[in-house]
Amino acid sequence: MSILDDLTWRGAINQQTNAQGLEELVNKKAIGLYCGVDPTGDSMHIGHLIPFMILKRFQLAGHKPVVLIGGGTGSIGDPSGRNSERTLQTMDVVKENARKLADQMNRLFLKGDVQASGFRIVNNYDWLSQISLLDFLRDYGKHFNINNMLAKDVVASRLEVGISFTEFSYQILQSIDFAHLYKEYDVQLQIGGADQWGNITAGLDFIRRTEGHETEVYGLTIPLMLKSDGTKFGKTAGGAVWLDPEKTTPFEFYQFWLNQQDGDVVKFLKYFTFLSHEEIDALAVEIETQPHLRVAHKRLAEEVTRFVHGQEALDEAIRITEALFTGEVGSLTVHEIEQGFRNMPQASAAREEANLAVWLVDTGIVKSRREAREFISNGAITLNGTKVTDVEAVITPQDAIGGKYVVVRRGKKNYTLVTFQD
Ligand SMILES: N[C@@H](Cc1ccc(O)cc1)C(=O)O
Repeated sequence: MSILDDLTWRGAINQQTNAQGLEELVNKKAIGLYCGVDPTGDSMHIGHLIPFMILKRFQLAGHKPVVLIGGGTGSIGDPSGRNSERTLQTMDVVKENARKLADQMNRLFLKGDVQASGFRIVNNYDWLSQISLLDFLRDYGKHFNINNMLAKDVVASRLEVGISFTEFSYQILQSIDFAHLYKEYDVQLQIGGADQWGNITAGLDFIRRTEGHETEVYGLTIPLMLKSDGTKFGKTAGGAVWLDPEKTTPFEFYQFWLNQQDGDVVKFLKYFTFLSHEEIDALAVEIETQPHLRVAHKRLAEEVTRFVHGQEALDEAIRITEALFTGEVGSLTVHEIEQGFRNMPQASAAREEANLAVWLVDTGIVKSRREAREFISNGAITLNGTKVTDVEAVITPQDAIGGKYVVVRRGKKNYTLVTFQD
C-alpha cells in the first residue's frame, strides 16, 4: 500500500493538489518534503504533532523529510486561522523558542532505525534574514499578485477587522521558504494543517512562476482535528497538552490519552500511532466487544507516550497509574510521586517526629484530633500505601519516600501529598 493510500485510510488528507501526480511521484522515488512550525511558544503541543506525525510516516516510508523551524516567519506571525492581529514577540524570545522546538523535533525525528534516513532540520531565519528590502520587492514581491493575495481565505476574512501589511506579507515568506527548499534540497511537497492551504498554494504558484510551469511540486493539508462530542481536541481543564515534560508530565500525557472517549479512540490510533491497519482494526473490535477493558485506550496511551517521551517515561506513567488504582503508592520513586501527585492537594510538615493524630490536624488533612483518632481506628488512613490503625502512632521524616514525601490517603480516594520541609 502506498503512503498516500495509508494516509487516506487514516482520514488524514483534507485538500491536495494533483493527487494522481503525487501518487506517481512517491511511487517512483524517495521525495523531499517539508512541514514548518513557527516558534510562537516555547513548546509544541499535541495539535502540532498532527502534521509532523505525517512527515514522520513519510520518513518511515523512505522519503526525506525536512522540518522547518520558522525563526523568520515566527517573528512576523501567520494570520492563518486567527481573527485578530498578533502582538509581535521580541527577537530574543523567538530565538529561544526556536531552539527549544528544534530540540523537540530532533527527539521525535532522530529515533531508532530511521536515524540515517535523511532527516533534516532547518530554520528559515537563516535565509529570510538575508533578503534586503529592495531584493524582497524586486525578486519576490513582483511575482505576487495583490488580487490573489487578497483572495486567500485567511486575508479575505480579516479585511473587515483589518490586517497589517506585516501579516499580509506572511504568505510571501512561506512561499520563499518552499522555493528555497525546492532548490536546496529538492523538496517537492509541503504538508500542513487545514489552515495552511492558502500559504502552501501561494508557494506552489510562486515556484511555477520562477522555476517554470512544469515544475513538479505539490501541497497536501490535513483535516482539522475534531472530537466526536464537538469539544476542542487537545485541551484539558489544565490547558493545552504540551510535549515538554516540564509543562505536561509524561504521566499527565499518558492519562490524557487513556481518558479519551470510546468514540474517538480509533481515529486517534490512526492519527497518532504507527500501528498497522490490522492492529488498529483489532483494537476497534475490542472497543465494540469489551469496552470496559479499555484495551484500545491503553494501547493508544502507550504508543503515543512512548513516541513522545520514550520507554522509561512510559514505564513510570504506567507504574503511577497502577499505584493510584490499587492504592499501593509505597513503592513509587520520588520522581514518580512528583509527577503523579503534582495536581493533588498538597501540604507541608516540619521535619521532625510527631504524633500522627496531631500531624494530621497540622497538615490540614483532618479537622480535629478526635476526628483523626476516629479515622485512624476505623482504618481509613494510609501513609504511603500502608494502613495505620494505632491511634498513638508516631510519624518521622524517615517514613517519607526519599525522606521527603508522604502520600496520605483518607478514605478511598482523598489523597494529600505531604512534603517534609528542609
Ligand atoms: N505558517 C505555518 C508555519 C510555517 C512557517 C514557514 C513555512 O515555510 C512553513 C510553515 C504555521 O503557522 O503553522
